[in-house]
Amino acid sequence: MFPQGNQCYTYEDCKATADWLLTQTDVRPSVGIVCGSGLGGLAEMLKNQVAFNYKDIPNFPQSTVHGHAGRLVFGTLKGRSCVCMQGRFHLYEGYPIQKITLPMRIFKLLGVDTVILTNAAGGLNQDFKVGDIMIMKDHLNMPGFAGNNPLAGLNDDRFGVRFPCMSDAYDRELQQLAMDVGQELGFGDFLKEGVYCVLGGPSFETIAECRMLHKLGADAVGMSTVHEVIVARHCGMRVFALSLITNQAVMDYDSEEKANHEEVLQTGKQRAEQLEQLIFTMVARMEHNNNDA
Ligand SMILES: O=P(O)(O)O[C@H]1O[C@H](CO)[C@@H](O)[C@H]1O
Ligand SMILES: Nc1nc2[nH]cnc2c(=O)[nH]1
Repeated sequence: MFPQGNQCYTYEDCKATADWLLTQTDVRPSVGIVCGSGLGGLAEMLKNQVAFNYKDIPNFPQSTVHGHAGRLVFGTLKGRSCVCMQGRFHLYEGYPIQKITLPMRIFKLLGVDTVILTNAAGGLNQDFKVGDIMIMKDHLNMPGFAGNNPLAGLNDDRFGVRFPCMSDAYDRELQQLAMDVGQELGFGDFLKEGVYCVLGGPSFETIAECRMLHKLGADAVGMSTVHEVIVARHCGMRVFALSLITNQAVMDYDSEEKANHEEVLQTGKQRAEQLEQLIFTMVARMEHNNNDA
């Protein structure tokens, strides 16, 4: 019933995992949340928690990165049923791209209609500061340019169409809601919007690469999220995503700064409370998604 190793996951495989989870909990989530590096505290906001270690969930990959606990937490947020990934998967961990994104299809089969993703990212936009929260309005999919797209391979129409549109990937109403909520909470000074660029990692960027990405229109750079967004949109879920600017991308040969994961986690700790408050308030105000893509 559950495939081994690096095999691709079929609709039936995803359904088997979703059904297994549904037998273990009474929570029927409509919102799915993915926690970025150092942002796992989001899951602690859930009430009446039922949590599973990834190693105990059939077909689930394991988290291998510091700052990603590796737990799937079900619970309620302001009365709304949610499921939260405390830890995500990245290409550089060596997983095939279909495995990294498998949880999005499981979310869908659990009944999730809205996905909220967070990530830690390097700031390319010179107006951004460390600690800014960037609402993602679009993305640049660099691995996709080289043919590494999570939808490559046979398409199963039960999930979605062969050629899904991505010009509407990031839900505009939810972006507006985030802006409104952010202003109300007094976060206006550090709430920004912009374009996120995904790279494979795990090495951080060179100075020349940062300059190039900035020229191409990216405001922030990271190693995640976009693959999940593509799969979530393919199966008709509404998507909202936030980047926490944890470090400034180094753009200048005179700079002494060096990107490092410790700084990423440290900034996560400093801004976690506001990020959680923003998402918490948004979930409380969200309308249900009725228009599948
Ligand atoms: O995107 P998340 O998972 O937040 O993590 C980001 O932070 C790590 C680098 O410090 C990379 O994994 C990068 O993608
Ligand atoms: N690629 C990349 N990922 C990050 N995650 C957090 N900061 C960074 C960064 O500067 N570059």
